[in-house]
Amino acid sequence: MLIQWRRASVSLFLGPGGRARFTTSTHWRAPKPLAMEDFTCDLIRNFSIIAHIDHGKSTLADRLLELTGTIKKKEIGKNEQVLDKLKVERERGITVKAQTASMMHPFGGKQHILNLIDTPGHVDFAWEVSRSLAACQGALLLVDASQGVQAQTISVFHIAQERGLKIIPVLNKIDLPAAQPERIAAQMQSTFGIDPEDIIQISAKTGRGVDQVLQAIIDRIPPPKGTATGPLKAFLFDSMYDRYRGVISLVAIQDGILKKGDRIASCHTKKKYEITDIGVLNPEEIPVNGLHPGQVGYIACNMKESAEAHIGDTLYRVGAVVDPMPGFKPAKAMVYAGIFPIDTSDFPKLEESIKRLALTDRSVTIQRESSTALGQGCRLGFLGTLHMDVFRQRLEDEHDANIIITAPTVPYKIVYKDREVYVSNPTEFPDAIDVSSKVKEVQEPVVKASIIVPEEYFGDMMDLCFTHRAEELEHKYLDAGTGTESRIMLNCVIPLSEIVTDFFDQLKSRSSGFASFDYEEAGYKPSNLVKMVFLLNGKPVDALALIVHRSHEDAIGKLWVKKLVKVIPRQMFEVPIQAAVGKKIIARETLSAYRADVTAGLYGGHVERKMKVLERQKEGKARMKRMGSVDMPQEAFFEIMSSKSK
Ligand SMILES: Nc1nc2c(ncn2[C@@H]2O[C@H](COP(=O)(O)OP(=O)(O)OP(=O)(O)O)[C@@H](O)[C@H]2O)c(=O)[nH]1
Repeated sequence: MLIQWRRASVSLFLGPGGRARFTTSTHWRAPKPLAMEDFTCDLIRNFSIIAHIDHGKSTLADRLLELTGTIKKKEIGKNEQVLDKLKVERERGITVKAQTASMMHPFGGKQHILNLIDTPGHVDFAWEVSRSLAACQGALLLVDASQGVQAQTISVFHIAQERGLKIIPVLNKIDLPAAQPERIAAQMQSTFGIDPEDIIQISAKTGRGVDQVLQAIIDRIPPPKGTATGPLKAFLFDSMYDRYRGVISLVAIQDGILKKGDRIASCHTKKKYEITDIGVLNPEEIPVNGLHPGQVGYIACNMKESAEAHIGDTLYRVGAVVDPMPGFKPAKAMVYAGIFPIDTSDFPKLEESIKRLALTDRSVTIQRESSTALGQGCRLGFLGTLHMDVFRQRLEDEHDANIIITAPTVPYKIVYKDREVYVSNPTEFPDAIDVSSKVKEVQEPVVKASIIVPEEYFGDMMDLCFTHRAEELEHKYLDAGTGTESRIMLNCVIPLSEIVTDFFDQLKSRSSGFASFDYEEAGYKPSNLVKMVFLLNGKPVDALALIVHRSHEDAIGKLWVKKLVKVIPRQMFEVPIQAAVGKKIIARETLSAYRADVTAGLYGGHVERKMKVLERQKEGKARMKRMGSVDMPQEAFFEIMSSKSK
């Protein structure tokens, strides 16, 4: 694949196999700048597609791009998903990074611009959804006609409603034999108060009904508002990194006109820049002569650091005075993990790769960390475990990194008598003695979770919630009065730490894949938490420390020592492997000694000599054991950490 080097998004730098390939085509010629002044607000629609994961956003985006002639039509059924560009997105069939595309299409004899902002569906990326919606006036709410309303359908609907967007309900996959459009339409009516008459029925796969969606975008979504004569206000809603041009920002123009060479400043940082490049994404970059009110496009302005492009910032003309537009809550890391190189000498390379990758993923936080067992590494903060997994996979795929990633933890709040401290690394968590004497209270983050599941699995879901310390459980029927296949929405408050481990896998397996799940932050609650350390031959291994709830300490302690005894290589002496909380040993396994046959070379009846040699070996082992530190090899860490996440 020959790749146009000017494309800002990292994804187009991927060559076959996902390896990074930077190539400049000698045949490349800059496209002629588009005249944008003809596109007044009434000819513009800015919208997003929102849905539960897998309900068909990217497929519908492809059909819209084809229908408007933005991309060439493909064979039906061959879903390329043009906007899902990262290798990991294609492999997992999920959208991670929202992409934007401006489509030109004539309606009523006039050329219009439809700006489509694709959004991810997974709960970890809800932040991307809300920031994409900030640049829109409407949203297509897509629901799979066979699966119906799911947990994320509800959460994205509320995000869009809170932002005052016009919502166009769309039922997708009506080609499926299992589709039940009438029933699901009734469900959308009872859940969201949507009039079934307003719902457009389509198959994004075959293209059926997609033209009605296009028409509804024009008819139902209000055009953006703004004046060309007002002082420039550009809303910065996304950014990406280009190794040649630095930070590329996506902006929605509220008022004024933005042109190449203009000097702009940021309301957030007050830094000044000059626009060096300006255009729209189609979905490739097309340079334009300027961006006008209501339009959405990209700018390059010599921003060197990603952090300078503050999401939600307002850009204005140098010298003017403007009120910043309301921004929105920044992404908050919910899950932390340490990342270490398998070969400790690879740290500088790993750190560089992490920084590079973080340029394309603004929601990751990075801090250096060092561990006696694993050496130098980085502690990273992620939005959730899928986000963590995607980042790890991208590090391996795109940067060839060989890494160990520690067990995920959440940020705990330690309330001392005179201050509060957030701890996201178990090694910094106070020891049991300190907790009883100096610490007033330990609090953990909790979330409001909602699970939607067919009635037959309700009992299993309740059980799952109870074993994960859920509280305030309540439920309601979603299809009240519509007959047999009732589905239930279960709401509860659950500690975040409980859902970052195996909760999602269990939810899926115990509901045969039918349950959907979503959550939102719900603050902190006091909790009886302790630090568990693991001792090898009496010495603690820092990288293995965990924070666990008192009620789970026995089970977790036993499980982990059993795992450890399997992965640690045997030594010349016996090695106790223990799990401890404070001074109390919770669980123990013994790694038996590897016995070298020191008498192998002694033949015949030299019994005394044999005894002497064995005696000396025993003494030697005892001495080694006294002094011996048992090093846990990186491979063993790798095995235990990867078995942990399964
Ligand atoms: N039969 C049928 N399958 C569809 C239709 N639309 C999408 N699909 C399939 O549903 C699956 C998910 O579609 P995507 O477009 O990747 O879904 P998405 O909502 O973008 O997924 P995320 O980006 O991960 O949230 C793919 O296998 C599509 O081929 C449709 O109208 N009919």
